[in-house]
Amino acid sequence: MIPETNMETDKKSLRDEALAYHAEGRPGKIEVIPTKPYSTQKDLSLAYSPGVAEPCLEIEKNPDNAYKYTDKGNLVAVISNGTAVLGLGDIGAQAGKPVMEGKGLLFKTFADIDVFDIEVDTKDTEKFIETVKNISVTFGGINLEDIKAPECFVIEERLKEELSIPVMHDDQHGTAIISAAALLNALEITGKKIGKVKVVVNGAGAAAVSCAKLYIALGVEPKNMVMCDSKGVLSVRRKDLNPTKARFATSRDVNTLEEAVKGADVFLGLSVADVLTSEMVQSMAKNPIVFALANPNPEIRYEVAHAARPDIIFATGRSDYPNQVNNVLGFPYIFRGALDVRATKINEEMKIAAVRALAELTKEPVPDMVAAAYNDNNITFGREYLIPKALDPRLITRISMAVAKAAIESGVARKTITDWDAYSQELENRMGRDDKLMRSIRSMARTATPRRLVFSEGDSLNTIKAAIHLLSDGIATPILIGSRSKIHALLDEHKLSLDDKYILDFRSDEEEPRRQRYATLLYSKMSRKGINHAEALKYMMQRDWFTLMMVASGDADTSLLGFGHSYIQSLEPVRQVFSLQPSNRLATMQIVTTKRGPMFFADTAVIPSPSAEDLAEIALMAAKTVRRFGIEPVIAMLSYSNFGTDEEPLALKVTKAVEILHNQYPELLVEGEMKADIALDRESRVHLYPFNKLGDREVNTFIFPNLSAANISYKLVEMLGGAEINGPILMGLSRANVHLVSETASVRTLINLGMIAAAEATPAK
Ligand SMILES: NC(=O)C1=CN([C@@H]2O[C@H](COP(=O)(O)OP(=O)(O)OC[C@H]3O[C@@H](n4cnc5c(N)ncnc54)[C@H](OP(=O)(O)O)[C@@H]3O)[C@@H](O)[C@H]2O)C=CC1
Ligand SMILES: CC(=O)C(=O)O
Ligand SMILES: [Mg+2]
Repeated sequence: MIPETNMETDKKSLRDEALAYHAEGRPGKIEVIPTKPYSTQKDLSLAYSPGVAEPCLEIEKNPDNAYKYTDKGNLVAVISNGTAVLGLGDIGAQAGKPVMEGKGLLFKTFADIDVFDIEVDTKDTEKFIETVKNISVTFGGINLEDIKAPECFVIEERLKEELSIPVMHDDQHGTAIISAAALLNALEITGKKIGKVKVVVNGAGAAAVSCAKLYIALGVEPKNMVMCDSKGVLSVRRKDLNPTKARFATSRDVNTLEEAVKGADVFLGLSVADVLTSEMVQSMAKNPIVFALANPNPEIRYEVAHAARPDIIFATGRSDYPNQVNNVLGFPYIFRGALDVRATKINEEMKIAAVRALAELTKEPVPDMVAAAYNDNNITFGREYLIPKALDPRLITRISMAVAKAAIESGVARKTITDWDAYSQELENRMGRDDKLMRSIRSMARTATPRRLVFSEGDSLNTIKAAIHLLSDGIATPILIGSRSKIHALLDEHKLSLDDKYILDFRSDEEEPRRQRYATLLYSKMSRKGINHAEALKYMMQRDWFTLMMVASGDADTSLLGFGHSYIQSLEPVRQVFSLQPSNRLATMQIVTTKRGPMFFADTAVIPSPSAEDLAEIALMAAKTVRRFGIEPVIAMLSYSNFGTDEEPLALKVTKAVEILHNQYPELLVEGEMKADIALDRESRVHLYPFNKLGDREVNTFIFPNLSAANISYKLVEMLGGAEINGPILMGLSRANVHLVSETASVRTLINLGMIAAAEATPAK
C-alpha cells in the first residue's frame, strides 16, 4: 500500500505540474489553425471578401454544401454546463472548460476531429437545449459532456429527436460502451455467465444509468442488478426516486451499499471517490470484478482493492493503473465513424458494434509501439489487460470502421462506404501513419496459397506473435523452428494460440529422417568444400543450417534467419547453400518510411568498403528490388561532394560508379556523385546542376559510398527523424528466399520483414 505521506506529496506535485502545464506558453490546450494559404493578397481575397461570398451562396442554395465548403463535416462541439464535471460535481460552466478543452485535444489527437469547446452558463434545461439547437448548424456532431442526471437524459433525448446530426452524451454512452467491452472480457476471463452475474451499480447518474441499460441489453438480468445513489440502494420502498431511478429499483431487502455488495460478482462505480471499502470487496463473490470508475479518484484505490482480494479483476478510469476504463477509448472513434458516413444519429447498433470491436481487439497481440509507450512487453489479454490501451493506434481503424458499418447497415448513414480498404487507409492517413508501400507489399504477399515462411528463431516470443499475425492476416504459413515445449510454454504463458502443425521441433527424434534428408542435400552441395556427411548431419542440429536446408529442399518457400552480433558472418551459410546472381555480390536495402514517402537505402549491412564496381552493382540490385515493389527507382549516388567538386578517392569512386551505370544502363535514372541535400532538394539540384539526368524528379533510392555512411544514416533518420525502418532486405541471391533479422527484432519488424519475404518469394518447386 502507498503510505499516506507519499500520497500527499504525489498529489501536490501532480497539482503543481498540472497547473504549470495548463498555464505555460499560450494558456490552455487548443488553438485554431488555418488550413488554406493566407499569405498573399490573392489568398485573402479568396479566404475572405470578396471570394468567400461564393461558397456562402452555394450553401444558401443547398445546405448540404456546408459539408463541401466548410469544416462542418469534421467539426464537433463539446458542450457542457459544468454540472457534473468528472467526479468534481457542479463546479460551473467556466470551471469545466479545462476538461472540455481536454476532450478537444483527445478528439484531435486520436481521431483528427476538430472541436470547439462550448461552455453554456445555464442550468435551465430548456435554455440549454435551445442554445445547442441554435448553434448546431456549425457542427457535424454534438458531444454533450459532464451534464448531470437527470437533466442530461432529457437534454440528450430532445436534441437527438430535434437535430439531424449525431448527438451523444459521452458520459452516458462513451462510458457504457467501454465498460461493457471490459465487462464482457472480464466475464470471459473468470468464466462467469452474463445472465447469472450479480451486479451492483454505485451511482445513479448519467454514466451509471447508461451503463446499466447497456449491460442489460447485453444479457445481465435486471433482477440481478442493484443500483445505489448517494442515499443508498434504489429500492421499491423508496418514495424519492425520479422515473429514471425508479426503473432500477429493487425489491430485495437491501438498503446500503455494504449490504448490496455481499456476494456480488460485479461492482460498477460511477459515483465518488473512496466509497467502497476493503471489507466490502472482501464480501464479494469469488473472482470479483470491480470497476471503480469515478474520476479523478476511484471508489476504491488500486492498492487497497488488490490487498483486499488477490483474485480481483480491477479497473479504474485512470491512466496510471492497468485497465483504464475511460470513455477516451470511445468518443473520438465513435464520432469519427459517424461523421465519415454522415450519420444522422448514433444508434444502439453503432454502440454495440463499438463494444464488440473493443472487446475483440483486446485479444490480439499488441503492436510494439504500444508495448514501448507503456514500457511493458507483457501486454496480453488477461486480468491486467481487459481493454485496449488508450495509445493503441489500431483503435481508430477498428472502432470507427465498426461504427461506420453499423450506421450504414442500420440505415442512419447519409453517405455510404463501399471500399473498406480505402477507408481503412484514409483513417490511417489521418493519423499520419500512412504507409502505402507496406500496404502494397502486404497485398502482394496475400496470395491464394500463402508462402511457407520458416523462422529460425521460432521459440522466441516476438517470433511467435509475428507468426500468429502473419497467419491470421493470410500473409504467410509460418513454420516455427524450435523446441516444441518451449513454444507451448510461451503460448500458454501469454495466452496465445497457434496450432501445433506450425511448430517444427528440429532436434526431436521424430525429425531424424528430415535431418538425414537435409544433410544429404547439404553434403551434395558442400562435399568438395571439405564437409563429409557426418558433419553435414551435425549441422542439422543448428537452427540456421536446418532452416536454410528447409528452404533449399523446397519444404519452405522463404525464411527469416535470426542473426546474433554479426550480419556479415551470419551470411556465410547462406553463401554456401544458395547460388548468387551473376554479379556474385550480396547487399542489403532498408525501406525507410519518412514523411516524404518511402525511401530506399543501400547497402546497409554487407559490403564495408565497396569499390566503384560494387557500388554500381548495389545500385542495380536496389533498382531491381524497388521496381518489384511497383516503384520506379530514381537513384542518387551519395557522396560528400557534388558532381566533381572534390577529387579525393572516396568521391572519385562514386563518380566512376555513376559512369559505369550511365554507360551500361543508360535507361536507369541515376545521378551523382551528389550530397544528400542536393539529392533531396529538387529545386537546388535543377538550378545548380541543370545537366543532371534526374531533372526535378523526387529521389527515392540512395546508394551510400560505404557501409558506415549507410548504416549510420538510416539509424539517424530513425532515431532523430522518426522514420520507420523496414528491412534489411537481402539482395543478390538468385532466388530471394532468405532474409536475416536480428534475434532481438521487435514484433513489428518481424511482421514487416515477414511480409516482404513472402512478397518476394517465389514458391519452391
Ligand atoms: N471512467 C469514465 O470513463 C467515466 C467516469 N465518470 C465518473 O462517474 C462519476 C459520475 O459521473 P456522472 O454520471 O456524469 O455524474 P452524475 O452527476 O450524473 O451522477 C453522479 C451520481 O453519483 C451518485 N453519488 C454521489 N455520491 C454518492 C455516494 N456516496 N454513493 C453512491 N452514489 C453517489 C449521485 O447520487 P444522487 O443521484 O443521489 O445525487 C449520482 O447518481 C464521476 O466521478 C465521473 O468522473 C463519468 C463518465 C465517464
Ligand atoms: C471521463 C469522463 O468523461 C468523466 O469522468 O466525466
Ligand atoms: Mg465526462
